[in-house]
Amino acid sequence: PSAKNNLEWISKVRVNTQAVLKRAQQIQGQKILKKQWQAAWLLKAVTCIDLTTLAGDDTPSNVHRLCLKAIQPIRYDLLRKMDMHNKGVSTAAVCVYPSRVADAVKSLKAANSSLPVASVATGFPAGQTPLETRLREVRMAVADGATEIDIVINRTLALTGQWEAMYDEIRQFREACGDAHMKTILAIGELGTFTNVYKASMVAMMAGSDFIKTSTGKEAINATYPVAIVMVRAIRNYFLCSGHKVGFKPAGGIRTAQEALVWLTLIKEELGNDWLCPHLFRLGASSLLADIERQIYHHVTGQYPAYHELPMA
Ligand SMILES: O=C[C@H](O)COP(=O)(O)O
Repeated sequence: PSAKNNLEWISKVRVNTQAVLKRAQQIQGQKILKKQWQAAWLLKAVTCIDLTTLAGDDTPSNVHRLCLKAIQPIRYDLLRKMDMHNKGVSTAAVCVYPSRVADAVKSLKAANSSLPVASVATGFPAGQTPLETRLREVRMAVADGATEIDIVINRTLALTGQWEAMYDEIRQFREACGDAHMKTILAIGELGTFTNVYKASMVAMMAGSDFIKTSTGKEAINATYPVAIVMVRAIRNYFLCSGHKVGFKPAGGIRTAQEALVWLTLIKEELGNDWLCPHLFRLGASSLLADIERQIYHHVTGQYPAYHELPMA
């Protein structure tokens, strides 16, 4: 399915909850890689992070620090010991509120970095502002230099089964994004059922999303493995029907290196190696990098670092 007149089948979709839960458990139960293989996967995870700050007290200076951390996410001497110091290891992007886009763009430019700035938009996190306001927000973030826009879907439309109206809104956001990549946040913690998650995933992809993203990080339930199974199966089916590869971004509450490894395993097993790159996979997280850097420090030195030994940990 690729167009709006194909939306009718959406109402007939059903997801097998037991099968989803079982598959999620299987993936979590898998053996995790050790030693240098683990370190290599952790570095891969770093390159897929959208390093995020989405707080009311964000300022130009903490956004500046975030940008510097995104450019050099792992201490230089640690990368050197792994012979990775000249491989350009950085996070995938920085992610901020629309009002902080200009700060991030300025900091990255001053540091001579071409890292993309992602902005949340469309009345993030609730999406409960007028459509015109939400569209203007997208345009303003793009005008300020954001090249990736993380929109939120209208949960009211999803919960009342108005899939066509939701499709129309997302199409308008797509247009407002212009050349910027669009990641569509489903806020799965507010969608009620796996079936709604699958439907919302499909509608978001049909309306032109480059990525589908689980959560804002502000709902009570954020990125969970069962929901991810539903979303990545939708991505797989959409690819089989349309030939388009849509990316996946789990976000919200992802804090440990161990979790990052499970996410990579899930992507590798469900979507294959093609998806294991920043172009098709992102981890949205504000406090994951600290633990990954800590585990890499342990891999390199055999010891865990004191708090002050890792900047901005
Ligand atoms: O998009 C990213 C999420 O908002 C980050 O959520 P987090 O603060 O729980 O890592």
